[in-house]
Amino acid sequence: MNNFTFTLAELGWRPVWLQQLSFEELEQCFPARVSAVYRDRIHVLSEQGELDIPVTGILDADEPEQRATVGDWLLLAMETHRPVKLLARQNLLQRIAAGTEPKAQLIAANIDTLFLVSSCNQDFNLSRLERYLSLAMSAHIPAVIVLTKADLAEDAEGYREQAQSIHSNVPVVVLNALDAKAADQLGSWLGKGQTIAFVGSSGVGKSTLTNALLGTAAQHTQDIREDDAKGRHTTTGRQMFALPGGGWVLDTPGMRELRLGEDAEGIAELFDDIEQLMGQCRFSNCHHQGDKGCAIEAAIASGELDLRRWQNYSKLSAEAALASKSREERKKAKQQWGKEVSKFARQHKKMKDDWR
Ligand SMILES: Nc1nc2c(ncn2[C@@H]2O[C@H](COP(=O)(O)OP(=O)(O)OP(=O)(O)O)[C@@H](O)[C@H]2O)c(=O)[nH]1
Ligand SMILES: [Zn+2]
Repeated sequence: MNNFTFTLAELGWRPVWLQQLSFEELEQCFPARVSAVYRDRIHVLSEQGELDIPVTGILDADEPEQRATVGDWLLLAMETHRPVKLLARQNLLQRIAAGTEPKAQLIAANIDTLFLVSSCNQDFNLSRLERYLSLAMSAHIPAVIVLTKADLAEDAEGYREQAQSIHSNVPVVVLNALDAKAADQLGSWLGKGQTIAFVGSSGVGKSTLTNALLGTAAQHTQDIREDDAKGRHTTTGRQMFALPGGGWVLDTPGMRELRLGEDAEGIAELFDDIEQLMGQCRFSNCHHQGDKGCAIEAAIASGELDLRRWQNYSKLSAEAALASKSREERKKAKQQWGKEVSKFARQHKKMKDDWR
């Protein structure tokens, strides 16, 4: 592969990261941005060029959150290129992978704009867009709603208005992803050093849009491959691609499998009007189901609160409560297991001591 060098500004370096470095670190190390993560190595871009680094040392941390993911900033030792520090992230997308022992899987870090993609057809669903938006808010990532397939819709404006009703401050862009002008419509979020990512259901046009943004740079994406155990080429890595205008798009397999809306923080922010209304119910333990003096039911009856929105809020918060409960249970189970292990170790030591 070609060995490109990048300036820190091109890579999206910001003062928040500079503030995390000591004088010694500034002298003896250099920052590098993680552009791809493979099973046993990561790929980074830096002022010193592109480097492949084995996943050992700090990169092999026990806690998944301490490991590097695409978009992360690492500090590497000038001489040895050994990773010294993972810089605190601006934001992080992760998901809890199912399995016998569920654990966090990092998807991408340090995203400047998350494009929430839906299309102007039967995929369009306000409740799903609200899910995406609450996810972005929970992760502290600025979001933009993108509605594709405007060319196929009779009333694309109508879709725009509906999407805009979700939140007045979230930009909505309606476009045809197959049109060469699509990239221009997203131009203001793609400037030098800006990092973006797409989420949305299958078939809404994420790949089409990514290709439209990459333009002729698309070939570059074919370069990043690794040999799997049997020597075949696979493209399973988590990757960051350079856009012709100086921005970066993060495209990782996990991006497409994001489980949404399990974080209460974003839900509270997106539906803060509903949470305020709930505070006005006469009884603090109101079930909002025929209870006397229920502010929610009154607001629905008067048309002030949309029934669909209330139902979606209830569903998302119930899911978030369930997710946090199972997280707590997992944590407890892990602590219990830790206790068993140390008890066993103590008994084992005692046995050994007794034998001496
Ligand atoms: N007419 C029209 N077709 C589009 C538009 N955007 C996407 N398509 C078509 O829709 C189909 C699906 O688009 P993709 O880009 O593969 O969708 P995706 O979101 O990447 O789907 P996954 O890879 O399954 O997540 C393709 O045949 C595209 O050509 C659009 O704005 N207008
Ligand atoms: Zn109530």
